[in-house]
Amino acid sequence: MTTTVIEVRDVSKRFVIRKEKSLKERVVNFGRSNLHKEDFWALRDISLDISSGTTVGLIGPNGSGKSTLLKMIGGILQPTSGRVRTRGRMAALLELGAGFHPDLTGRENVYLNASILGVSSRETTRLFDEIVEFSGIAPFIDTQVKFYSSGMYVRLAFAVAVHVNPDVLLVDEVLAVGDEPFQRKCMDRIAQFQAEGRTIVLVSHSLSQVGELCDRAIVLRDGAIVADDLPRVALRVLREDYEAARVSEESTQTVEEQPVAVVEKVAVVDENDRPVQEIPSGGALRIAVTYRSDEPIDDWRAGIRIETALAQVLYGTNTVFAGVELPPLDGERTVVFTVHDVNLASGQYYVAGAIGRRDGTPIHQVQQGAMFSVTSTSQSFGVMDLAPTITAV
Ligand SMILES: Nc1ncnc2c1ncn2[C@@H]1O[C@H](COP(=O)(O)OP(=O)(O)OP(=O)(O)O)[C@@H](O)[C@H]1O
Repeated sequence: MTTTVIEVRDVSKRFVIRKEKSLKERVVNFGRSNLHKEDFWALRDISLDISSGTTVGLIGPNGSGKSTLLKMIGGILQPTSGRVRTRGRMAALLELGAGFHPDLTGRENVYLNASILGVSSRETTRLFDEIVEFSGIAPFIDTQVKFYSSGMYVRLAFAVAVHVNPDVLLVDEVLAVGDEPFQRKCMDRIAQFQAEGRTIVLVSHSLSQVGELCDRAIVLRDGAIVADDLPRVALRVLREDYEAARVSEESTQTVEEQPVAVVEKVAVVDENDRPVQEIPSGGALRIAVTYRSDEPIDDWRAGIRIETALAQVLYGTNTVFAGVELPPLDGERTVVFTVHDVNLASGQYYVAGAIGRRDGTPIHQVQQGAMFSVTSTSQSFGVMDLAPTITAV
C-alpha cells in the first residue's frame, strides 16, 4: 500500500538579498548602511505529494529552485508561506559537508550525524564498521573532516545516510563529486533502496541518470513547477526549454557572428531517400544531414549523434573519426550516414546533426533534428537488441 510521505502545500520561499549601494546612493544615505535589501522569491506556490516507494527527480536549469525545495522537504529551510509535511525517518545528503562538524574526526562525525538522524549511539556502534567499510575511507576515519577532500566528505555522508535505515532519502547533486567506482556503488545502493520500497528524492543535472533511476520527474523553472510527469515526458519539456534557450542565445550571437555554415536538416530516410519514421530492429538506418554554407569551406567535418528519449547518448561519430574525406562545402550538401544493422531495442530515438572544423571546433548543431522508432519482436530489456544464442553447457 502506498501512502503520501511528503506533502508540500502552496509553498513559497523568499530570500532577502543584500546588495551593495551605488556610490551615489551611499552619498545620499550618508552615515547609514551601504547595503540595501531586496526580496527574491526562489519558489512560488509549490504543491506536490510524493508517495512511498517512488523515486522522484527534481530537474531544471541553474537557480530554478531545486535545492531550495529539497532543503525545505528536509526541514533545513522553512517556507516563507505554505507548509511541508513528511512521514518517516529522513536522511538527507544536501550541501557538501552539511551535518558534519569540521573540527571533529570522521569517527566523531559518524556518531554526530547518526544522532541527528535519530539513531542511538549504541546502534551507531553496531553499524560503525559497515559504515566505514562502505565509505572506503578507513585510513582517514580518525582525521578531522576539515582535512577531507570533497569526495571523502560525500563518501562518509552517503555511507551514514544509507546505513541508518531511512524511509526517505534526499540527495542533492553531491554524489557527482564521488569518483566513478563510488558513484556506481551509490547507484547500486539506491537501486537496493528502491527494491526495498523506500522513497528517494534527488536533484540532478544528469538527465540520463534521472531517466534511468526515477519513476517521476518534476521540472522547475524560475521557482515554479512547469512539468510533473513520467521522466520521459518531463525530460522532453526540459530539453525543449534548453533548446529554446540555446536558440535564443544563438540568435543573439548570430547578430555579431553568423555561423559560416549550418545544419539545415536532419532526416531518417529509406534507400530511396524518402523520410521514414519506423525501422525494424536489425534493419538499416540511414541518416541524411543537409549542410549549407554561403561561402566555400573545405576544412569541415560532418557528425551525428543518436540519443534515447532520456538524453542518453548511444552513439556519435563524424567524418574525421571515420576517416572520410569530404569535398568542400559550397552551398548545400547532404551527407548520409548508414548504419547497416540497428541493433536497438523497441523505442524512440533522436538524432542530432552537427558541423564543425576538422580540428573539432564546433560550428553549428541541431539537437533532436529527427526522431525514429525501432520495432522489435524480441523480448528483452535495455536499449540494445543483441539476440544472443543461449546454450546450457
Ligand atoms: N540563502 C540564500 N539567500 C539568497 N538567495 C538564495 C539563497 N539560497 C538560494 N538562493 C537563490 O535562490 C535561487 C534558487 O537557488 P537553488 O539553489 O534552489 O537553485 P537550483 O535549482 O538548486 O540551482 P543549481 O542547479 O545551480 O544548483 C537562486 O537564484 C539562488 O541564488
